[in-house]
Parts: sequence; C-alpha cells; structure tokens
Amino acid sequence: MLSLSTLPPSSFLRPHGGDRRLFQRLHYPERCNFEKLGSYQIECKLAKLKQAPGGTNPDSLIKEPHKYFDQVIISVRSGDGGHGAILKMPNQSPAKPVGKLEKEKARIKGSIKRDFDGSLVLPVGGHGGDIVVYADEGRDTLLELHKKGRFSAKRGGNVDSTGVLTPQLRNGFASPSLRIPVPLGTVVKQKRGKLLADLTQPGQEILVARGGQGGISLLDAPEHKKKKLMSLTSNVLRDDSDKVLTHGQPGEEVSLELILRVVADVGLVGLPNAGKSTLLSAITLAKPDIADYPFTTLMPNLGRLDGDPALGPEMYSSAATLADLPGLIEGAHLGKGLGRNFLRHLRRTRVLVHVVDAAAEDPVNDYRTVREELRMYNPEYLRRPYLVVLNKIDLPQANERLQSLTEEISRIGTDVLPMNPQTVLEASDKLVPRTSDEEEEKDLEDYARPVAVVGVSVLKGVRVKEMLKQIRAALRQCRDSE
Ligand SMILES: Nc1nc2c(ncn2[C@@H]2O[C@H](COP(=O)(O)OP(=O)(O)OP(=O)(O)O)[C@@H](O)[C@H]2O)c(=O)[nH]1
Ligand SMILES: [Mg+2]
Repeated sequence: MLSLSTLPPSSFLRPHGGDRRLFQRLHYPERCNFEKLGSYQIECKLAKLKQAPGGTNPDSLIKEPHKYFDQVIISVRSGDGGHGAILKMPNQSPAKPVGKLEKEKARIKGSIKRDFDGSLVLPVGGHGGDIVVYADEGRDTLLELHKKGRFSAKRGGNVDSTGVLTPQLRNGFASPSLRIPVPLGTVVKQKRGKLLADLTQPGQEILVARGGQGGISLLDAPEHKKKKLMSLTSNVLRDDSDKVLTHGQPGEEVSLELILRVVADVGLVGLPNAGKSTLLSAITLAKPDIADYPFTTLMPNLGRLDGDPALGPEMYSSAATLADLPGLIEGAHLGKGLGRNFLRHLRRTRVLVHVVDAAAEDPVNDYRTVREELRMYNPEYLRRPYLVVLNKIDLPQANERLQSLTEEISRIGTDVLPMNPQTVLEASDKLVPRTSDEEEEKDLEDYARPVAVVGVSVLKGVRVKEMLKQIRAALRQCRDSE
C-alpha cells in the first residue's frame, strides 16, 4: 500500500473524527464546550483503569491515534523447542516370551534408521516457532500492535513416545513461525539497542527471535548393557550429563521498538490550513479530510501521482507517492501544535513542496517559519530540492500580491546551500542543538533557493497543471542525480 506500485487510489491514514475534536479541545479551548470537557476528564480517568494487554489504554488509541500510529514497543518470545525422550529397547519388556525376544531385537535393529556412521538416529523434539516481522502493504499504521504488545510463538512438539524405541517413532512437530505484519517503511530496532532492519519493500522480513531447538532423545539401558548400546548409538549416548539434552532449548525473548517512516517521494509541508490536503486531493485520488480549521490532518495522508508522461516509455516506473503531513506551527520543535515528531515522515522523501496560504496575513513569514522548523528538526531536510506553492490565489487578497510574494520568496536563500559536514552527520530524528557560533550565524539566507515558486488555487484548479509540471521536474532532477 505504501509502495509506489501498489498504493491504493485513496489516502489511508485518515484522522478519526474524535481525534480532531480532542485536539481542538486541547489546543483551541476557546472553541470547546467546557461542560462536556468536564465529563471527558472523568471518562479519561475511568479509561485509565481499563488498560489494554499491550499497556496502551484502548480509549487513547481511539481518541488520539496520532500519538501512537507510528511508534510502538513490543516484546516477543519465540517458542521453546519440544522435548526428546528417554527410550528403551523393546527387548526390555518382561511380557515378551524369551524365544521371540531375539527375533524381535534383530528385526528392530534392522529397521531403525541409522546415520552414515552406523549409529542409531533417534527422534528429536520439534523446533520452537520463530518470530518474524514483515512488511505488509495492507497495513497503514502500528496501532494494532499497541493493543497486544506481547507476542509469543508456540513451542515445538515433544517426541511422541511410549518410551520404547520403535521404527515408527517420529520427531516432534516443528511449530510454525509467528509472523507480525507491519506497514512498509517500518524500522525495526532492539529496544534501546541496535537497528535490525528497515522494511521498505513489500514482503521484506526479519527474523527477530529464533525458536529453541528440539531436544534429542537418549537410549536408556541397564548398566550392564550400556557399553554395547554405546557402540550402537555413539552420537547420542555419551554420559549421564547428556540427559539434559532431552529437553528442548528455550526460545528467545526480545523487546523491540518499531518506528514507522512512511515511504513517499514528495512531502507536503506548511502551516495548518494552507491547503496541503486539498492539494493532495487535487492531483491524486486520495481523499483526505479537508476543513477550514487548523490541524484537520493529524496523521500523514498518502496519495499516488501517476507516471510522468515526459519520460515516454519509462513513464510507468516514475509514479510517485506524495505524503501530506499535519500542519507545522512556530515552536513545533518545542512541542507546540502537534509537535514535530511527524516530521520523521519526511525522512525518505526526495522533494519537498511548501504549501503557503497566499491570502494569510504574512505568507513570507509563514514560509520562513516552516523552513526554520524543518531546519531545527533535521538540517538535512533543507538540502532537498523543493518548490513553493502560493495557494488560494482565487482570493483577491492573494491574487493582488502574488507577483511581489513570488519575487520575495524566490530571493530567499542561496543557489547552493553551504555544506556543514557536522550537521549532516548529526542529522537524525533528534533535535540538533545549535552551537553559539551557529546561533550567531542563524540567518535564513543560507537556505537553498526553491526550484520554483508557483501561484495556484488548488481548490479552484487554477495553475494546478503548472504546479504538477514543476513537481515532476524536481522529481526528474532527483532521478537524474541518483
Ligand atoms: N479559497 C481557497 N481555499 C482553499 C484553497 N485550498 C484550500 N482551501 C481551503 O483551506 C482550508 C484548509 O484546507 P486543508 O486542505 O484542510 O488545509 P491543510 O493545509 O491540509 O490543513 P491542516 O490539515 O490543518 O494542516 C479548507 O477550507 C479548504 O477548502 C484554495 O485554493 N482556495
Ligand atoms: Mg490537512
């Protein structure tokens, strides 16, 4: 679903109606009915009592999925190995008449499986189930995993034995792997540990916990026969301490941190209400929620852009995915608005599109604010080719100043952003603190210039084709340089 080839023609990370209302309550209290808020607080306290098995309150998952959809800690345990058995030779049965005993012994000896060196092959316990995490195109979020939190694979089967060695004796059954589906773009890490995998391709998988090995079986025999048996079963019957091997090995227990970074080529960024979701719905088949209040979008919406006709036969391989992100506000890096955590979803993008409401009070300042928040999150984001879309030019106040806004924004920045290897190295999901020297240099003029500034009305369809042309040109540029 998140891949270029199979993304469905609609957005899939839809904000829940209740989430938006909650967010409005928290960040725009003047719009809220406080009587209802009182009852809401009581509900919250009650909900805390009903904890989900995974530790996350199920009500929180429903009301605030944007806080949980892209990160989860789970613990997994692979299955223990099944046990082997202590087996006796059949001639130890007192019920058998002595005359037949020797015959039976010979028959068994002839039919029991042997290894290349002539030793007896005794059955082993089944392998415990492995735990595998795999990328599933049908998943959009990690929310489901919050509900469970703990995953255990089954143990392997024991050697099904009556305690007597017969040719029909079988190994214990191996348990199937427990496979955990996650969305494309999920990074799998050991909790507070090393990176295990970045699952970006459909079906890509990682074995995170190996099932325990099944225990081997041993031959039991009276002391006086042990020596003879030793020669028959040299690979198994060694000494008394070997007995422990009849027990299957335990499975592994691991705590994992799963982090989703959506797989998209183009990221739409801008202040709330700028028209990002409207833009996405104008050029893709995605149907994100659109409304005239801030923070309509709480989780990224993805849409698929058809192939670039300018590439001729290569057109089909050039389809791109667009990610419409929640609105950023000044101070997002300090946690204002929705905070800045969702900016991790720009990590994999190659081109950024700044959507600016040209009818707003100070569009240039809005643009600079977003640029600065990007820099505070990850300076590397500023090095990506980007265009600026001055939206809402159907409104007179936007249309009248379109020319001057275009000129002013085009002037901001330099043609080539000076490279600071240290900042590039430090670029990560963590905030990169500035040194005091950098603070002094903090000058918006070191932004790279936009590849284009386009005035549009995505709502009315004005100059949308021109904007699309520019987005495709930027994508082609990236393609060529790659
Ligand atoms: N007049 C006009 N209104 C527009 C245009 N594009 C979007 N809008 C309106 O602006 C409002 C906000 O649009 P959204 O697409 O939800 O804005 P957003 O940037 O996704 O907002 P958040 O999700 O809150 O970040 C809606 O009422 C849209 O109808 C436009 O070109 N012209
Ligand atoms: Mg939106």
